[in-house]
Amino acid sequence: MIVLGLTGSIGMGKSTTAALFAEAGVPVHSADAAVHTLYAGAAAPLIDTVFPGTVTNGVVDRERLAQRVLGDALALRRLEAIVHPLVRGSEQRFVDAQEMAGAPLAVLDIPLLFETGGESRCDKVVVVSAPFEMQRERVLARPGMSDEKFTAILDKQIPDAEKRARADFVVDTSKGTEDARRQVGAILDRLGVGH
Ligand SMILES: CC(C)(COP(=O)(O)OP(=O)(O)OC[C@H]1O[C@@H](n2cnc3c(N)ncnc32)[C@H](O)[C@@H]1O)[C@@H](O)C(=O)NCCC(=O)NCCS
Ligand SMILES: Nc1ncnc2c1ncn2[C@@H]1O[C@H](COP(=O)(O)OP(=O)(O)OP(=O)(O)O)[C@@H](O)[C@H]1O
Repeated sequence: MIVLGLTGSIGMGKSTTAALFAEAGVPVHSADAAVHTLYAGAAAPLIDTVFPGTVTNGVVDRERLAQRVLGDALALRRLEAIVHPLVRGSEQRFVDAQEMAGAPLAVLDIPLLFETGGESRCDKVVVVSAPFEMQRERVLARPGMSDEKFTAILDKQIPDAEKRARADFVVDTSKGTEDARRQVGAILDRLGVGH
């Protein structure tokens, strides 16, 4: 089985591209989705202990947690030390299950793939990318997002140009969904996986 990593900086189009792989019949594991599940379950009591006041009714309040950790490098590291091993467990169970099922290809959507050395767990890596101004516009259009929060998050990420340089494949998400769908199809062809 080929394990294909999918990454890219904030707002570059990971989730959208992951959905295109899923649409083509490829099993996809999303680290972000795993975090959402964990924040309503196993991770919540741990986070409540380390960051009191960030959990309401057993569910992590992401806005409060973001206020607590973005801009405080030590706090973010402590949060990552809780969350990342749990996400890795979820990812490993997914890979094992796909292997058992005989899938020829599985996609791991990992926002911080290069930042956390995730490429060692992938055979090939796809980076999603778009021009900076488009990235900025997309991110600032989200509710609750500010220029300050965008900059704080970008500061924690490897620059887009470096990610592209380290990629096996780049998907350009600046020209619409149909164009991205065609690029995903071309990657599947290159990997020799029918779709
Ligand atoms: C800081 C939190 C609460 C903000 O939540 P919020 O819902 O506002 O944003 P969301 O999770 O959708 O993240 C938006 C984008 O920020 C970036 N980002 C998230 N966490 C990190 C991080 N630890 N370092 C760098 N960038 C990050 C990613 O590009 C992500 O796609 C949340 O991102 C979080 O809990 N992060 C720590 C867990 C983590 O590292 N997740 C990354 C994927 S495993
Ligand atoms: N190929 C595309 N064509 C047009 N718009 C796109 C394309 N890909 C993504 N977008 C738009 O860009 C925005 C961000 O996309 P998406 O949520 O997939 O990014 P992301 O990388 O998963 O973001 P984050 O890292 O913040 O979770 C969305 O509004 C989406 O509609």
